[in-house]
Amino acid sequence: MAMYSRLPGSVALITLQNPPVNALSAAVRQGIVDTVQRALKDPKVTSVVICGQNGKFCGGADIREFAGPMLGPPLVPMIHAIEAVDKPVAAAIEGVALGGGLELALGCHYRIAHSKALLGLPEVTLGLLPGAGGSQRLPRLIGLTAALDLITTGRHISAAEALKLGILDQVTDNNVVDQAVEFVRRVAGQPLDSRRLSTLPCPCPPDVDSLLDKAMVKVRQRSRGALAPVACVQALMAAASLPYTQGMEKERDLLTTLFNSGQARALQYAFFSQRVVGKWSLPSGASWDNSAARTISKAAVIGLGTMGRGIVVALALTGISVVAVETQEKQLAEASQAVPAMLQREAGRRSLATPPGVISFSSNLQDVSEVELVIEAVFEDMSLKLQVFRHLTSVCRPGTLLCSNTSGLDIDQLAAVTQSPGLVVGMHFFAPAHVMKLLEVVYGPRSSPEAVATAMQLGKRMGKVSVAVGNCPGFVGNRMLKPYLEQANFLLEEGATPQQVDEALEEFGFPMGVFRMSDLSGLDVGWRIRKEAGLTGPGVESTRTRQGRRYSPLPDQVCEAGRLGQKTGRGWYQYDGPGGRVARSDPWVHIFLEAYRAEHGLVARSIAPEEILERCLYALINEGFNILQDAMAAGPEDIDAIYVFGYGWPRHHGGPMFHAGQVGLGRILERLQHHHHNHPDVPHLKPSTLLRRLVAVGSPPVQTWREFINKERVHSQL
Ligand SMILES: CCCCCCCCCCCCC[C@H](O)CC(=O)SCCNC(=O)CCNC(=O)[C@H](O)C(C)(C)COP(=O)(O)OP(=O)(O)OC[C@H]1O[C@@H](n2cnc3c(N)ncnc32)[C@H](O)[C@@H]1OP(=O)(O)O
Repeated sequence: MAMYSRLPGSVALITLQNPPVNALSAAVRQGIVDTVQRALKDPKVTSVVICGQNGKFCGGADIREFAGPMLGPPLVPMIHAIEAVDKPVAAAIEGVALGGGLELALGCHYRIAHSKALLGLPEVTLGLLPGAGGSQRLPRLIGLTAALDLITTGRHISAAEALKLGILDQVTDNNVVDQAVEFVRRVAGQPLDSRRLSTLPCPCPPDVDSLLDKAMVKVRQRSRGALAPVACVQALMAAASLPYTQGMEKERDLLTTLFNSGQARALQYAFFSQRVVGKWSLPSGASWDNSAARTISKAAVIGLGTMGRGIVVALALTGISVVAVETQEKQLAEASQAVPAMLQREAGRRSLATPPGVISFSSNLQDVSEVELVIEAVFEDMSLKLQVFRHLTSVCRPGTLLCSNTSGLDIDQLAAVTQSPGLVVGMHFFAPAHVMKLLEVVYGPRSSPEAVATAMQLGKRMGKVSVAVGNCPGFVGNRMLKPYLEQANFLLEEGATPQQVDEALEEFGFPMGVFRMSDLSGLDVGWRIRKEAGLTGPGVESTRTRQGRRYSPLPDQVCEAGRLGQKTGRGWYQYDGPGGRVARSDPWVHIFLEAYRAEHGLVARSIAPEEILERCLYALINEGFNILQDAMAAGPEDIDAIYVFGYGWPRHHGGPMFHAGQVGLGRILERLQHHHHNHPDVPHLKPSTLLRRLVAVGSPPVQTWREFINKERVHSQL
């Protein structure tokens, strides 16, 4: 809705009313059309101000409406009608003016914003383009170069930057509506022609073609396979070369194509998943709205390797005082040099003048006695972690939360050696911990709702997407990674090369294929885990069956050859020396694979990219269904958020579980059955019961699975 009021001095005030962000729903659009008409007809009104209720101008089109038929007045003619009004209209921008919200403001003749407001055209992140004239008006206002940057990245900008770019006419620290009212009173009666952006030419640099070509190359590189960034550049090409009306036709055509693409649905699903996971719930009934979180101001991090250092920086950036403990003197000395530099760099990147938190370094575990929360980030070794937890529980004051950054070890086993098992949770960060957005918060059977709520809230304060997951080997992300890696190795045995596997995955949209990623992370990580699990090492026979199932010793043999990935300059690829970044095909690997196949009597066959994708992705998805079935994740959104924010799953494919729905659950089931039939010794290819149940009830949409699973559980079907 929109409220109309007449202010003294002949100004009409139109207030958008649709909490929480005043999205442009059908009712709001109708309200704007009606109130603008009223202001136009009222002879006593000489100027108009449009603002939003509750300190937010407008968060854009109502994304929830995109799933249904379009009702109510369309946005494009509504904004044209505002631009055509012959009385000055100003947008008074507080909070946010995003997407359709900014497009509405661009249809106004003037824009006044509060200094804390954020502006942007983030449609590209939802698989769309600014489709209410934004792709044509913004470049006419600020020039093609700046518009390309804003529209293809979708980034939010501050009021100060918007003023500099020429989007805003005035920025204020005071009441923005008062300022806008004063502004329009001042300009009432002045000519408006030059304020109608649709009538202006688009300022372009002389090398416009090369600018647009470069922009196209850049967006294609940045998000391989994504349609929206390409369409954004095409819309801006139209703005640069065509009259406004034809540019608008192009905008509409491109938008229609995007709207009907699976990618837009995937990206909009990803937007809502990110919000759904914040509303966490545990099988015990504890949830975000019935569990109180503690506010942490003092924390400690134990272990200052790569992960520990990143965690210290992430906490300090949030304003938390951190005691950073490392018992090895050499490592401590290195960390006390490196961490302040990392902190300074990251604060600069986030435009913070000074990092808010204070860090003190220590080699003494006793120094954590006064903190409210400890994050253990020592080497991934259970006996070492148990030793640290035993020590912590005796040193820390009662009530201190004890968290582990383990990437897959048993949280309950750690909790068992403490005096308060309820205060133990996992906080699984992803490297680099101060940059990566994902945090898995792992609850054990004894973790208290308060401990989970505190870890979830702390993650949010650090700017992370926190996802609550159950305590099982590998938790959610790494548990699903296992069958994915396993299939990649089997494909090499059967005839594929690391490049072929990586290319298929990168073509799908992963920033890095599985072998390039393994080289980056270090091949010794998995090797150590396999040794601990008794799968490889001295005394283990070198067969292709271990512990009753198919096993590929390929990655172990690569490690045994001293090839540990980028850090040794050799892995599945070769690099320009230890620490090198550019992966090149290595003849050694090809000779090694041929010799391996010959030794095991395997005949290499040609493997199509479609099979590579099916084998790797469907095995991973199948494990996702097992995780849902075991209640280790509350819903498909949790798994999808983990994969998008932590594992490079292309956002325009929504996440593995959403992707399964898009491919068709029946198809996934049929292909898993086919591959399991061919490889009966690979249990990960055996279709999960949940997948079978979903197919049996007609493959309902992903948004309904959570409810379905809960019902099935009640009726003991899972
Ligand atoms: C068939 C072919 C037809 C082709 C033609 C079709 C014609 C259609 C014409 C379309 C024209 C295009 C118009 C325009 O160009 C498109 C858009 O505007 S798309 C929307 C762009 N806006 C955004 O991307 C902003 C999204 N929101 C945010 O980034 C954040 O929410 C925020 C505004 C910065 C606020 O952040 P927070 O304060 O942290 O709050 P939350 O994020 O938690 O949000 C609170 C609550 O609000 C819900 N919400 C937020 N924005 C929207 C929205 N735009 N629409 C609907 N709902 C929104 C959010 O989900 C939260 O709700 P909850 O999930 O908690 O219930």
